[in-house]
Order: sequence, then structure tokens, then C-alpha cells
Amino acid sequence: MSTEGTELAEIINGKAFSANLRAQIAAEVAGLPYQPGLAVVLVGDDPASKVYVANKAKQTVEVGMASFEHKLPAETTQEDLLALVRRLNADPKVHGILVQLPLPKHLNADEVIAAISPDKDVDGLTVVNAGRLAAGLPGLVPCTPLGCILLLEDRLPDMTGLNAVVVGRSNLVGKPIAQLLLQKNCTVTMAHSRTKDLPALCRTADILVAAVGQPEMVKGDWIKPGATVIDVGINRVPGAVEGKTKLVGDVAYQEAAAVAGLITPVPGGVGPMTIACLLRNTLTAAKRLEGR
Ligand SMILES: NC(=O)C1=CN([C@@H]2O[C@H](COP(=O)(O)OP(=O)(O)OC[C@H]3O[C@@H](n4cnc5c(N)ncnc54)[C@H](OP(=O)(O)O)[C@@H]3O)[C@@H](O)[C@H]2O)C=CC1
Ligand SMILES: Nc1nc(=O)c2c([nH]1)NC[C@@H]1CN(c3ccc(C(=O)N[C@@H](CCC(=O)O)C(=O)O)cc3)C=[N+]21
Repeated sequence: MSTEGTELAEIINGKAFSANLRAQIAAEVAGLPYQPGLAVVLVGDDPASKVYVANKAKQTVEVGMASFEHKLPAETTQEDLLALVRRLNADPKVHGILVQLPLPKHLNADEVIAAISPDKDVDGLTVVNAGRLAAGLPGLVPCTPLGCILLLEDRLPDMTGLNAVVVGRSNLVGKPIAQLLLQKNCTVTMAHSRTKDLPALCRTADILVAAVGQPEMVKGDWIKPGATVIDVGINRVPGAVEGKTKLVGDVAYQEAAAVAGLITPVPGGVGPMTIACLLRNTLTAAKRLEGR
């Protein structure tokens, strides 16, 4: 039980929102004269990655798309991985390519990402798609940031002039979220591990996005009363029962929910949106590739 008082915040239900989004995608896929295909590449046997890849494959098939899973051994060489990416680039049945990160240490992820055709880059990680996003041009936007902005748009249809603080500056999450919030006319501040007085900065945020990978780092007294809190973190920590783990975000949820106006839970918040947006990006890529 929480000792932090009553939960005041309204919960943003990413699970329900993503189910709705997937239903819309399935309806659109059913009307296409071709079947969109998503290829997911997993190198090594990290148990957490395996679960994500299995979930992705299941949901891909559920919306009527083709799922191609490529599981490679941990000792795969850079050359073999690059050769697979090039094969997928050339395969007309494949409209989206996702290489699960992180890769084993002996592999060069930057070089692998650079080999993905920007037209099939459903993670939005290539320099071309990152550049399009920064320039405000149409392209493929990283799935987690896209999921966050869809949840925000639904609750805050006009974000003009709101102060947004994004904690975390990775290419996959923090940077693209900041770009999208800027497009929504927020005043955006990006924070990271070198930021001075992070709690005080966070207290200025009308919209606070936590994408740091530190379990429950953002405390209740870092949050402006009534603010909207988006918790991107997925951290596995020891659970109440010995030997079992549980999932927590980057925000101390109970404390934060007593202060915030709107908040995403973990699990059931941003996570399910990521997969739904991966399918949405695959549909977007397929329509562009087939429309030529
Ligand atoms: N829900 C979902 O679908 C997804 C969730 N995630 C989760 O989101 C989180 C972030 O992922 P990702 O961006 O890939 O992680 P990275 O490790 O790539 O980046 C973490 C960022 O957080 C910053 N940071 C780390 N510690 C602190 C600190 N103590 N104070 C302030 N800033 C800090 C780092 O700063 P610096 O740059 O200075 O080092 C860095 O910019 C993780 O928990 C990950 O599991 C990721 C992808 C999808
Ligand atoms: N190239 C690449 N792109 C990614 O987008 C990418 C990646 N690599 N590597 C790993 C991270 C992590 N990630 C998640 C996806 C879904 C959930 C998700 O569905 N979460 C559920 C619960 C999951 C559970 O219970 O384990 C939830 O939050 O409710 C979480 C995390 C994508 N990532």
C-alpha cells in the first residue's frame, strides 16, 4: 500500500489505446491488394529480447501482416548480419525491417542500421529518417516516440506553449520524442545525466517524459501538480516474491500519481504502444513501397 496519499492522476491506458490502434490497422490491411510484411532480426538469445520478438510476431500476424523472424546465433559475424539486411532490403515481401537492439558487443550496430533501406526502416533509426524528422519532412518515426505522442495528442489536443521536459537523449527514444513535442509547439528542454538540478527542472514541466532506464528515479516531488507524466522506462527489478521479477518504469508511480494530472503506468502504458506503432510504420512503409 502507498503511504503517499490518494492517487489523483488519471491513468492513460496504453493497453486499450494500442488495441484500438491495432484494430484500425487490421481493418486497413484487410482492404489492401497485397500483404504488408515485417522482418524482425534477433541476434543472440537475450531472454527479454526473445519475449519482445515473440510478442511482435504474434501481433503482426493478428493484424493480417506477414511476420518473418530471423533468429541468429550470438556468434554471428558482422558480414553475415549485413548480408541478411541486404537480402531483406531486396525482398519484395518485406516492407519493414527491425533489428532488435542491443546487439552483441562484437557487432557494430551503427553499420547495421546504416545498411537498412530507409524506406523499410520501421524503427526510424537510419540517418535519413532521423534527418527527415528533424527537418519536419514525412518519413518513418521511431515507434516508442510515435506511441508517446499519440497518447499525448489524445489527451492534450493543443500542446501549444506547454513546457515539456524530456529526460534521456538516446537516438531511439529521447531525441525523437523531443522533436515531436517541438512539432506540437511545446517549449522543449532535453535533460540527461549531466543536467544540473534535475528535480527542479522537472518541476517546470507541464509534460514530463522519462526515458532514462533507471528504475523509479523520478520522484513525486519532482512533478508539477497536475502535470502529464509519460513513463517510457521498462526496468525489470526483483519482485515481492523471492526469485520473481516485476516491471517498473523510470517514475516512482505511486508518489507521482498522487501529484500528476495524467500518468502512464508500467506495464500497460507506452510499451504496448511501441508494438502498435511498429505495425503502423510497417503499414506506412508498405503503402509507400507498393504505391510506386
Ligand atoms: N516502452 C518502450 O517501448 C521502450 C522502453 N525503453 C526503455 O526506456 C528507457 C530508456 O531507453 P533508451 O533511451 O534506449 O536508453 P539509453 O540507455 O540509450 O539512454 C538513457 C538516457 O538516459 C540518460 N540518463 C541515464 N541516467 C540518468 C540519470 N541518472 N539522470 C538523468 N539522465 C540519465 C542518459 O544520459 P547520457 O546521455 O548523459 O548518458 C541517456 O541519455 C529504458 O528503460 C528502456 O528499457 C526503450 C525502448 C522502448
Ligand atoms: N530496434 C529496437 N527497437 C525497439 O523498439 C526496441 C528494441 N530494439 N530493443 C528493446 C526495446 C524495448 N522495447 C519494448 C517493446 C515493447 C514493450 C512492451 O510491450 N511492454 C509491455 C509489457 C512487456 C512485459 O510484460 O514484459 C508493457 O509495458 O505493458 C516493452 C519494450 C522495444 N525496444
